[in-house]
Amino acid sequence: MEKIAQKSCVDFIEVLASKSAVPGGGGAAALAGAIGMALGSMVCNLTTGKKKYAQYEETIQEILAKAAKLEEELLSMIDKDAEGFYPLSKAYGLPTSTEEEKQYKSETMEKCLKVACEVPMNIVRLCFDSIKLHEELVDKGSKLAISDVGCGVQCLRAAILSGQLNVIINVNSMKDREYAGKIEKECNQLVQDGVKICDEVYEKVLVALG
Ligand SMILES: Nc1nc2c(c(=O)[nH]1)N[C@@H](CN(C=O)c1ccc(C(=O)N[C@@H](CCC(=O)O)C(=O)O)cc1)CN2
Repeated sequence: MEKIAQKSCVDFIEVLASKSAVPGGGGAAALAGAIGMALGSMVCNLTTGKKKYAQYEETIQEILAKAAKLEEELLSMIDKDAEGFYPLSKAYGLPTSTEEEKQYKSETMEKCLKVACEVPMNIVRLCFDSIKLHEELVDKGSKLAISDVGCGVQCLRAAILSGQLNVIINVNSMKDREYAGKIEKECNQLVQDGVKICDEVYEKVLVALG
């Protein structure tokens, strides 16, 4: 079967807009994150080989190598999220007319909620790592492309917050509150720190643009 990530932009938007539950917000978060990191890579490529930035060449190459992995992983999250969320999307529609049906739905939902949380949690982690690379890039990347560093962090800001929303909606329905609490704690910390860095990088970009 064709991977969602292999679709053209036009086809992806069409399926995202359709009534199909997947791809959903999780897939959109993964794509936004990959776009954000790709903008960071573009800045690295525009900096590479430039005399003015020779002192940062080694660092830029390191950022570029890490960025390539993050882009690949974020793109892979589009299809992984569809696989992880599809069973939950169907579980929402299970009948609840009898006590047996209620019990079955509740147990199925609990299992599906845990699976559906894994990918958005990974999206949040990957976005955080991508944001950290932009933090370095804003000072060391080509000033000609500084606006792209800003565009990159804004895409990643949207992606990390969207990943968090998908974690929150799933953990809110979990019965296992200890499990839910652990995930929420890690997620909220990464988002708080990540968004702070995004805003600082964005401010630096605005100052540089004058
Ligand atoms: N890992 C992810 N988790 C969640 C995502 C996501 O994209 N990735 N999206 C949300 C959205 N959501 C509930 O909050 C949700 C969206 C769509 C459906 C749905 O269409 N389900 C069924 C029909 C259910 C019914 O008959 O009542 C369908 O696929 O046809 C359900 C939930 C949640 N978490």
